[in-house]
Amino acid sequence: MADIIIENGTVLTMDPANEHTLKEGTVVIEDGLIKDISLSTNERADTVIDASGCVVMPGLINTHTHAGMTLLRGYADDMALNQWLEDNIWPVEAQMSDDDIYAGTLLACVEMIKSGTTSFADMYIHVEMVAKAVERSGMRAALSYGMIDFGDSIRADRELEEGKRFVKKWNGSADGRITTMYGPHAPNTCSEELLIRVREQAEHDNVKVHIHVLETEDELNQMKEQYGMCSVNMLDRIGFLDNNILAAHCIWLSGGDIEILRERKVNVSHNPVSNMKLGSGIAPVKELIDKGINVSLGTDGCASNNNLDMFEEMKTATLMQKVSKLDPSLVPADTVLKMGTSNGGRALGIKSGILKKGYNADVIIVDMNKPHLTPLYDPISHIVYSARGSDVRTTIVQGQILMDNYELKFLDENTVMEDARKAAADLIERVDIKRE
Ligand SMILES: C[C@H]1O[C@@H](n2cnc3c(O)ncnc32)[C@H](O)[C@@H]1O
Ligand SMILES: [Zn+2]
Repeated sequence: MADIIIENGTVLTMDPANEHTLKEGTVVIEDGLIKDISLSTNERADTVIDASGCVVMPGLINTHTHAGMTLLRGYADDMALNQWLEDNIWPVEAQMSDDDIYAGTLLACVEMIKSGTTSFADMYIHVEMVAKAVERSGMRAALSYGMIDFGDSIRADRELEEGKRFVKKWNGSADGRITTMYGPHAPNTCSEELLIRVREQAEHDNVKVHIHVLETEDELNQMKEQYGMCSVNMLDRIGFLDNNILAAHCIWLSGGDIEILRERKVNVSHNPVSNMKLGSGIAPVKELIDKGINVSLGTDGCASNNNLDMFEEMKTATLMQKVSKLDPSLVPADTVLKMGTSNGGRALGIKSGILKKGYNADVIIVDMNKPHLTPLYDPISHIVYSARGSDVRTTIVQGQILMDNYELKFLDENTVMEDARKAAADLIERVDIKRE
């Protein structure tokens, strides 16, 4: 007896080895995994979901965010990264408590579950509380503690210890839903020594590394001044780059940098909305994809986006490339859908993002019976160009239904919102008192 059967839906498997679209397909789920994908089944299950008129697809995978930053949604807009971080975000983060991070991360999980994201890669502070919130939410996540030393060796020791403690305690926890990574913040906020130690430690612990790379022209200039070379060259010189690296943003890349990322098989997380909002620039996504580099998608945090809707991210990713080169054929819908699903699974080293026997049962059901999704010629076109996160009807992670027919099963959305509102108000009051 299976746990869940989803029947009568249009199934987008995203499996490169198989047909991408199965009309009126059936997905069988057992013990947290996909047991079968077919046109019909003789299996019986405890729960049978009729997905008529819906698209059944892998849950979306957000490969770069800072979930706790939901508390800072709308707090500081319309400025560039450095001013945004240094004058606005970091002073508030310095006042954040464990409870704030828990409330903010839980709010992020509610937002993600409701908009069809089943896994995310996070880099943040008070990271134990991030893990506790993820554990409670039922989501899957690759979590890292964001380390910064600004060249201070005592601070570097402390930061690395914190990162190590977190990896040791949480890797593989929550029935395997939580994996961990090391999270050195960026090449211009971490010393070369810290980056080298992180790389060695990550290899020792067999975990991946999540880092911001060449997000701004300021970073490029700073690195050239400090090291006489750009971030990618510096990271390559110290032997940092390989296929266990998840590099977020990667906007200010030269042709040579792209070649290095290809050679080293680095995974790139593209964050188009945040990149536009902070005025950081346009990443060379077409060039990266043409080189065969694994490019996935991330929202970045809620203070630079200002939401966690991966449907919006997919649409923005393709539109941004088209307009930047005045070529509408660039990064077509099926490519961007892979970026939001299977490429994300590959980047995080998890068997998610594809509906295939033996893969994690991380599945979403998107309701196509909506005016803005009518008529329906091509489900992939609608998922990328017309659908929104709010069209997701059902979200399943590791075979557990987290949202059924638009209703969250394990979290009370109103309580989560109220807790977040209160945490945000108290936090900003503390910040204001400190500033006076
Ligand atoms: C983990 C730290 O990273 C900070 N952060 C959030 N968004 C960005 C971004 O786009 N670039 C660089 N750093 C970012 C976050 O506030 C934490 O301090
Ligand atoms: Zn970021």
